[in-house]
Amino acid sequence: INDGSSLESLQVVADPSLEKRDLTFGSAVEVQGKLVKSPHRMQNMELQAETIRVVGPCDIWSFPLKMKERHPLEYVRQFPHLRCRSNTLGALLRIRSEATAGIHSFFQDNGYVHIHTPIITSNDCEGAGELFQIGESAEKTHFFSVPAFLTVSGQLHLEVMAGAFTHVFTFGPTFRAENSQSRRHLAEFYMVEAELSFTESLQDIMQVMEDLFKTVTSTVLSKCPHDVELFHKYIAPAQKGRLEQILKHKFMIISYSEAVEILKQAPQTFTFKPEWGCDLQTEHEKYLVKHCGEVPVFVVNYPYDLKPFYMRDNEDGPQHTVAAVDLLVPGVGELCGGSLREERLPFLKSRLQRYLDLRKFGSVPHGGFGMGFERYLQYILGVDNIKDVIPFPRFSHSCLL
Ligand SMILES: NC(=O)C[C@H](N)C(=O)O
Repeated sequence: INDGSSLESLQVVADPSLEKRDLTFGSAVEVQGKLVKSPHRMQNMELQAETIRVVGPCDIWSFPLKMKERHPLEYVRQFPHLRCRSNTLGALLRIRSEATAGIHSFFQDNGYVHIHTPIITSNDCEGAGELFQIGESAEKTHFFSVPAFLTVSGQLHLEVMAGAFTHVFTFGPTFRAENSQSRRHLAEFYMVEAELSFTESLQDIMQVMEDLFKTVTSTVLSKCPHDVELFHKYIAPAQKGRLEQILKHKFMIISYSEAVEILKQAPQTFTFKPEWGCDLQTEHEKYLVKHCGEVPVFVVNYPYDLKPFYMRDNEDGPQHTVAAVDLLVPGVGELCGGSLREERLPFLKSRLQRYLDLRKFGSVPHGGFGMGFERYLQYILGVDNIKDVIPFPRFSHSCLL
């Protein structure tokens, strides 16, 4: 029997007289008996049954999970209502739960205030036009009197709060209508976001990203060793022992301009030719991570024209950049994105009125970042498809259950 608390099952030993006809694999049972030391090498304890009750029988002929079988992730994905009972998803969801607690502890222990940023909003923080509008009928639009959307980022609300509480964070669902079938995107994903007042250097933001990653990963490794081992044994053998190494070393930092030079000198050709001013594509990110030795790498100072309005102008030239940073990791690409925010009023004229107000009323230098939680899990566990690290994946043309 297994109650979902760990990968291990508890062996029940029963007299044949207790056997029930409907006691099949997958059934819900209640067993009473004595917990005794097991004579078998593979287990510590076993339960000597005195009574067995089949609470909910399971029709094994139509039950899609088979006993002692390692089902491929693509196979169990077809059963969003049952896959949490498979070993892999079970392990994943326990790790996800520990990682969630680890993220909250990391920030709370470091003096951050947790803010519930809204899910319904009237802003498009990233300005990328990937919003899901809610109440698309005219009648529903009147509900808020303005067009309303599912949030793409809690950043702007966090910036408001950073003006009152200095260090703040949020960790909730975010939504992007990216019509992509990629293995790195979901329409609904969880994002950890932090905002730090009185910070004037990107270095401070990167330090928090790195500390967050390392602290949470150490927690997961120590709290869920068997669950993590399952991934590193069966799903991503190359990942075995790598995380421990990564935790010991400082993450690398390169500038966007250096990244473009590295790409230009690459012995391979890319579908998108690397040029200064172009966004880094997945193939570029992959090459950069490989070039750096398959470790996490920060890329800093991106072209001004590529990034959203809120990023701080580096006032450099002729290659004009902003104080932005992306953290790239092997197998996943961009894990975190952040920046110093533009706190100078004249630079923001003609932008959002309330954003301008924040600069008029006691503005301070500040910055922040966001980390995609599913991409984090994908990276540490070596899971190829992001749909396999969230309980109920939502993506274009799919909203099962
Ligand atoms: N809070 C952040 O800096 C994350 C950023 N708004 C993004 O969505 O990429």
